[in-house]
Amino acid sequence: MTLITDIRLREVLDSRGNPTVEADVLTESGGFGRGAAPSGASTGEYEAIERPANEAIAAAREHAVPRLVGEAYAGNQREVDSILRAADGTDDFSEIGANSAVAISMAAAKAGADVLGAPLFQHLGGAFRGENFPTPLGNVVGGGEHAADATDIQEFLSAPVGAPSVAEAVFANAAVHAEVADLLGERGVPSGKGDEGAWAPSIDDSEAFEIVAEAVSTVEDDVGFEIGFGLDVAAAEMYDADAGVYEYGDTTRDTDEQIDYIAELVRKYDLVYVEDPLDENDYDAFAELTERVGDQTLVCGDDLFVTNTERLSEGIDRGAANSILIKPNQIGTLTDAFDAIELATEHGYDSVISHRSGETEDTTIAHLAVATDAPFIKTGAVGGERTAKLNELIRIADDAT
Ligand SMILES: O=C(O)[C@@H](CO)OP(=O)(O)O
Ligand SMILES: [Mg+2]
Repeated sequence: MTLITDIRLREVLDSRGNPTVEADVLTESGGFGRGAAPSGASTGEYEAIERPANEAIAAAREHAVPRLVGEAYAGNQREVDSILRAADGTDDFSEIGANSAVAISMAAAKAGADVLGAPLFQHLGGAFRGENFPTPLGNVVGGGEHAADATDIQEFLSAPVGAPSVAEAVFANAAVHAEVADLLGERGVPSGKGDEGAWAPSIDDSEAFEIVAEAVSTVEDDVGFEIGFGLDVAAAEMYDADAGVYEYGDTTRDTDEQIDYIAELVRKYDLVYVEDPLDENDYDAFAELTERVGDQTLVCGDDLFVTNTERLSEGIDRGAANSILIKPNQIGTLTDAFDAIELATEHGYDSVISHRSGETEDTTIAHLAVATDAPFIKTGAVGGERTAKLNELIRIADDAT
């Protein structure tokens, strides 16, 4: 029933206005699935390769589509994804592009779900899936590679860990985002938004900490449940490997100073989540920080692990981080993303499912987070391509209960 009978690939717009790959998968019994690849700006050095959309589409049409159509079953995700890997023939999807691979992989999953008449989270997670829903991490202030002339730290995140429901958590993040705007207004600080919809004011990190801490605590009082504070430092983007220092607008920190600085931030702001606080090549520094603060906060590897089981294994062996960011397009297929989540879970690492800064209205990651019982999902606070996932989470929770 789920035999793939056609795959159509096209260029569509992403949220930055760039072309990205969209795939439609059709099956013998009329099943249909559509997936679109997201795109990163602060990409990790070890990510699978995104090719320009037109080249990725041409290469996938030549190498992957003929091996899938009439041959593979959309209901068998491992088969589809292993054919994608074989068709590509490289370790990093540099032939067909991780953007073509992930779009086809997600579209096949949706076509498989469609044939079964099941929602995607049910198809991916199965009957024994847990009953939890992820806490959304909402980007409310940001800079780094996502906005010019804004904070050095890439993302200041609202984390409504005490929310009684997904919907209340989603609305709490939007309320923190709105409260930040009020506080910026009171201070007379004008602000546009960065790529993910977070406010991107021209202020230094210490002022951003003050404002977000105040916004979180105001909204916490309003809603009556706990809202934590988190960060994506995206430290690899500020690390100067030759000089061995992290470059902030107003200062530099060597690795020991960076570890002390982050540990102090965790203490001072009671941070519940710290992503990429150190360079993507420095497992040792990650291990040292995890040793110091890992019992108080999630130390999450994004550029460090790039959703890659080999890099995660290395981190597990060395005690680097205690959680992993999962971005299907970093590795190329849903199967690879699932394998990374499974390995993480086996070793007590929490998985945080994530969007990219360049996004589309695709909602696969909302289903992936529910299917895998992930404790967190990072997918922005406001903005159409972000609310697509957040609203889908609300719908899933509504349908599932
Ligand atoms: O660093 C990150 O975690 C992501 C998403 O927030 O950014 P980008 O997609 O630009 O890599
Ligand atoms: Mg990151």
